[in-house]
Amino acid sequence: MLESTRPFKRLCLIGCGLIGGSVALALKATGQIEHSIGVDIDDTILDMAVQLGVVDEATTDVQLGVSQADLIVIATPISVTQAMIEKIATLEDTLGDRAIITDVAGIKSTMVDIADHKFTRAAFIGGHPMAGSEKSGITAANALLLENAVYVLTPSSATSTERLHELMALLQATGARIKILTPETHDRVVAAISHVPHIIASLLVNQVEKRAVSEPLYIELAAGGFRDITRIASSDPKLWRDTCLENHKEIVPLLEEWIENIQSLTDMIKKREPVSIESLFAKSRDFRDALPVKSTGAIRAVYSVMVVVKDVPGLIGQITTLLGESSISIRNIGILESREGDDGQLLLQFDTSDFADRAFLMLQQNNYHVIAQQ
Ligand SMILES: NC(=O)C1=CN([C@@H]2O[C@H](COP(=O)(O)OP(=O)(O)OC[C@H]3O[C@@H](n4cnc5c(N)ncnc54)[C@H](O)[C@@H]3O)[C@@H](O)[C@H]2O)C=CC1
Ligand SMILES: O=C(O)C(=O)Cc1ccc(O)cc1
Repeated sequence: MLESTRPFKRLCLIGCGLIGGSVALALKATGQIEHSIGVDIDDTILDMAVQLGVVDEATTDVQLGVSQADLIVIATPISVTQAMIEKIATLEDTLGDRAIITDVAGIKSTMVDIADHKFTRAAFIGGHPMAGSEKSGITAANALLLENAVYVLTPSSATSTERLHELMALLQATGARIKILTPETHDRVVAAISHVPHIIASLLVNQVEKRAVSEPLYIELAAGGFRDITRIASSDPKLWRDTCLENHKEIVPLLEEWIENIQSLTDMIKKREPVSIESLFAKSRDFRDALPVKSTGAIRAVYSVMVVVKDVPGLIGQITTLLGESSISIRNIGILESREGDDGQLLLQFDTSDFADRAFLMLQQNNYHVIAQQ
């Protein structure tokens, strides 16, 4: 763990949404930022950012925002980020001395390429906090989002070790786990473990949607497990449009491999080859079972606890109050259908295993019938 080496007097956050807001809140909580200014195209969002304490002041004017900034975090949509880097390069003389500019985009090669050789006094270091959710916007920002999350930094050959260490120290203080990668390695790996899974999840949902139009039974049976495994298909469509377009070089070969794999499995099924089919599933089970369980990766894990309840509406308030009093944050609450008079089930979902474990114990101690779930 690196010691913080310098105070960042002035943070400029450009793009006050889910990720930008979460990064600003987390940095503020470390006490290393003296003042922050938010920049966004939307005045309503800027008002909210100030009200929620994400930034101290706000403006729609990029030039004003970056003036004298020591740290600039660009957290705009992917399609805007490149132009924003170029714009800031034209304003380099107005930034604070030794300013660091970083972005949070899920694609790194194109961002780092655009920044290459554009800065002299200031330094651009690409970044990608691998912590997000299917939600977006400032209201979903969360000071704890970076805690334990892998945070990739992609310095270029032009990045000095000193600046890199300064940014690493700042981010590590938020609880993020820094991983240094080349932009190319980052884009290659996230294509397989994040981008293609998003595409496949969306295709799975669309396949069911097509059938559900004429047969609502699909909707009824898609609740629960199908809904859980396709959670990421609820993400912002524009984010995933941009991701597909920007990282096409890595995504297209993986999808082509996917088509071959699907064809090969289809053939095995058509030809009724039990040994090959079983061996395919055994191989994926063995690798999947060996993946680390509780550490965070690119796709957020969800930790669930199920509570058996009688009078569902009355109990939701009691349970949320009980957990809230112990600062246990609930991400989602779902009521699993129950017939009148029968016991119902309340599904509580948490962002961390610690919240889920504490909720489990607390509810048990208060005589609720709790069923733990992964
Ligand atoms: N959503 C996620 O889970 C993750 C997203 N990211 C990256 O974070 C970035 C932002 O994504 P989110 O926070 O999810 O989006 P978001 O939609 O929550 O926030 C984006 C913000 O940028 C603002 N904006 C748009 N155009 C702008 C412009 N020209 N100038 C200033 N502000 C502008 C929007 O008004 C909005 O407030 C993307 O680059 C994405 O790749 C990284 C990790 C996870
Ligand atoms: O919802 C999830 O778990 C995600 O996968 C969120 C996510 C979205 C975009 C990224 O660049 C990184 C993470």
